[in-house]
Amino acid sequence: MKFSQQLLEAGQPILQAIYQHPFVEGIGNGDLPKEALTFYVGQDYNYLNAFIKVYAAAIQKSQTRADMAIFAKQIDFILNSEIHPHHNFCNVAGVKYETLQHEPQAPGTYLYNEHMYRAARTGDLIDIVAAMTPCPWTYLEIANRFVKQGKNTDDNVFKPWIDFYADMSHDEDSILQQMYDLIDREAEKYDQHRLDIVKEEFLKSCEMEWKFWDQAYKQTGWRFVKPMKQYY
Ligand SMILES: Cc1ncc(CN)c(N)n1
Repeated sequence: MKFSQQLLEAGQPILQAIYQHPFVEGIGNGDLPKEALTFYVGQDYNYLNAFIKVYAAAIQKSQTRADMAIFAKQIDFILNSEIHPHHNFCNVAGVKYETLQHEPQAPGTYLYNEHMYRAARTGDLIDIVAAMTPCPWTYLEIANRFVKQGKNTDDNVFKPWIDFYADMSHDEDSILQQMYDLIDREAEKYDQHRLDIVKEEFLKSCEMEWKFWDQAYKQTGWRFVKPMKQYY
């Protein structure tokens, strides 16, 4: 079995738990508290900023223009397209997007961002891509599942969110396939022990995806620290 497929198989139990999370179920049912939506958007804005920077680090570790182009395309996608699902949540919550772009970083966001930065700082290209793949993978699976279940009806206020992420998979050379191909190509260079470490990095990101929904649903902040507003 290809290494990328081994990763997805290992991540299945976490994906199933994500499907059952009340935040995710709320997207399917078109019903979520305003506080959960605004907390999510504020944190996701911060998370996606980190994601862009880690893609930039992946470009630094790339050895071909073809690899560089994959990451450059994704940076463009986050900057210019992935604002739409944020707008959807903001519209439903009745909040202006601009007011959520400097929120103090919550602990789950800090952990996830630092996990990706660590891969960029100390890892190879495969570590970075493994830490980043659960992001598009889980969202695409969530959205496709909702489409299959017929949840993207006109009366679901989160239809634009579902359609946006489900659409990502229709591209022939979709980002996910490119990431799997890259993982499988790079995996050839390593022994089993090293690949087990990569798998752990992937699974930690899967768990942090679950945690990201959970912290927004519960609006989990720091217990003692009052973190500053973010300006980057
Ligand atoms: C935390 C998180 N994970 C995934 C995605 C989908 N790119 C996102 N926007 N935010």
